[in-house]
This record gives sequence, C-alpha cells and structure tokens, in this order.
Amino acid sequence: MICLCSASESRAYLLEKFGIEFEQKSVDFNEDQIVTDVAKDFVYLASKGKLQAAEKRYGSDIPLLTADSVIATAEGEILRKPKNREDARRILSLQSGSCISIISSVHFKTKAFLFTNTSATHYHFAKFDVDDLEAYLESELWQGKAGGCMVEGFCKKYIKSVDGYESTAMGLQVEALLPWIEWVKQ
Ligand SMILES: Nc1nc2c(ncn2[C@H]2C[C@H](O)[C@@H](COP(=O)(O)OP(=O)(O)OP(=O)(O)O)O2)c(=O)[nH]1
Repeated sequence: MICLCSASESRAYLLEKFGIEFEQKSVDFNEDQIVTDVAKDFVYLASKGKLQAAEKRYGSDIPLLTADSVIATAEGEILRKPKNREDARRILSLQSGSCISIISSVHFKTKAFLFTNTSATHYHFAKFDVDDLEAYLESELWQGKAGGCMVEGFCKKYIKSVDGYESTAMGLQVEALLPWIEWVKQ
C-alpha cells in the first residue's frame, strides 16, 4: 500500500489503471512560493515541497508519493491550472496549433529509498476548432488541469505528433514508478 499525497483525480485514475493499491490524501503546499521560470525546476520543487509537507502531516510509516505537472510552451512560458474560464481560453489558445511539453515530476519516498523523476511528453497540436474549444470551456472539464489540457480528451483529436508517455502528460509517469512500487511490495 502507498499513499498518493495528492488531490488529483487524474493521478488516482492512473494508479488505478495500472492496478496499484493506494490510499489518497491531500497535501497543502503553496506553489506560488516557488521562484523559478524554468518549468522542469518548478515541478521538481513543487513535488519536493509537497513531499515535505506530506511527511510532516502523515509521517513516513507508509510510502509517500507526490507529483506536480505544468505545461511549457515552445517559448518557455509555464502554464499552470487555469484560474477561471477566461484564463483557460487564453492558456488553451496558446497551445492551439503549437508545440508544447507537459512536464511532470514525482517524489516517491519509502523507509529504504527516495525515488525522484522528472519527465516530459511533447505534443504538436493542430489548431483547435473555435466552436469545439468553446464547448470544452463550457464543459468546465479544464478545471484543475495543468494548462487546462486533457490529452486523453479535448486535445486528443488535435494531436499531430507525440513523444513520451501519456501518463506523464496526465500528471504521473507511472511507467517510471512501477519498478519502485513493485520493490516496495516485496
Ligand atoms: N486528465 C488529465 N489531467 C491532466 C492532464 N494534464 C495535467 N493534468 C492534471 C494532473 C494534475 O491533477 C493537474 C496539475 O496540477 P498539479 O500538479 O498542481 O496537481 P493538483 O493540484 O491537481 O493536485 P495535487 O497538487 O497533487 O494535490 O493537472 C491531462 O492531459 N489529462
């Protein structure tokens, strides 16, 4: 059993999809305190900060798993979760017809080891249909997602090319974690 220290439905879905037994508890960490404009450093520091907060709150008797994800545009702008529908429209419009990277960092800590991994999945999207984008904004499915993005949903039909795991793009590179989770089961 491991503890997914995250409020993320996407991360819980991914662990369930891979048949990993877990409990889920949220963790409070203010990502606004992170001062960097480098996306891979942002997610690493956020994931690390969440782990430290989780250790303080839950102790370390059970293996703790934390993660953070952002989108980086081709220009290097970091896109986090949209604040509102207008922000979602702005952020998604930046991704329309563009190349982006979804970067996820994980920290997985047990009594025996600390595993960290920062991975990216790179997408080239076709231009989003305006009416389709408005319908997606209306659906509010973009809420709580880095860049308002759903690679398995709204964005899927616009994918012209992809390089990397879909799981990384959805917020948790389970494939990289699996050997370490198996080790814990021994
Ligand atoms: N279903 C789906 N979720 C995505 C996708 N891209 C990013 N996400 C989700 C994963 C995370 O829940 C969220 C990124 O926000 P954070 O890394 O700050 O995590 P979140 O605040 O959701 O939960 P946490 O901080 O771990 O309690 O976006 C995607 O393409 N599909």
